[in-house]
Amino acid sequence: MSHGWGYGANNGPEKWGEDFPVANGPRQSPINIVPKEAQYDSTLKSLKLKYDPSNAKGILNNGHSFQVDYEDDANSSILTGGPISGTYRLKQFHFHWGASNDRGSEHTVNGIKFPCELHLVHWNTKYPSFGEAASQPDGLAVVGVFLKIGAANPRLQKVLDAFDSIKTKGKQTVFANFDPKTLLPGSLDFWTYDGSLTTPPLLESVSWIVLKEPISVSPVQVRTHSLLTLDLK
Ligand SMILES: Cc1cc(=S)c(O)co1
Ligand SMILES: [Zn+2]
Repeated sequence: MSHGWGYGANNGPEKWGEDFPVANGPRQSPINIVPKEAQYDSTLKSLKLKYDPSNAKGILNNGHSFQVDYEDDANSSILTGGPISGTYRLKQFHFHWGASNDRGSEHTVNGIKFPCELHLVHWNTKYPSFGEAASQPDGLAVVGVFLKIGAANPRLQKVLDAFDSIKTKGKQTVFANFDPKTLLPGSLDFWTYDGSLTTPPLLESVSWIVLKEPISVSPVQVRTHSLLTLDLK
């Protein structure tokens, strides 16, 4: 691939292996989740998420999605419990969308795609930084939340309202005082497996924690991403 990766015919997932050979690795994400084949693991702890809204810094259009970045110089917004040991710090959250409502999520459940999937990215504080952690097999923990079409979700609105200021790739603006916990569903029950980033560089460093319960988003809300110039699948 001469130019950047994307979702087109000549720079899409089928081609990512040319620049990112790990695309053919043993623990690539996303996967199709088949609930009846999942094994219950009684040693898993419940998920603990503690976020400080004042850690929110800014929102960026990175060309593939938006990303809300968090201050991560202290253990103030952290993930513990679940399948991981130790403390992982929130670095950013972002969405994966589709160009239409019949696709967009990275993971599927029984082969079903959702129109959108939220990823909350955390890094293992046993490493000195996100960058260091991202190349370690136990470096990252990403909480995935499916969005399904339904009632309007007021808790999403602050994020969607910021899109006017970040319409083109590279645009960013201040995004302060936001608690991502407000985006989570009522239940924190999850599926978990060891995988990778779902976009290049596809690093195999992610403990995936995919919540079983989706959150809702209205058709109007989910199309708000059309305000952003994004390269969507
Ligand atoms: C760090 C990171 C994680 C995911 S899942 C993504 O899509 C991009 O970057
Ligand atoms: Zn992601």
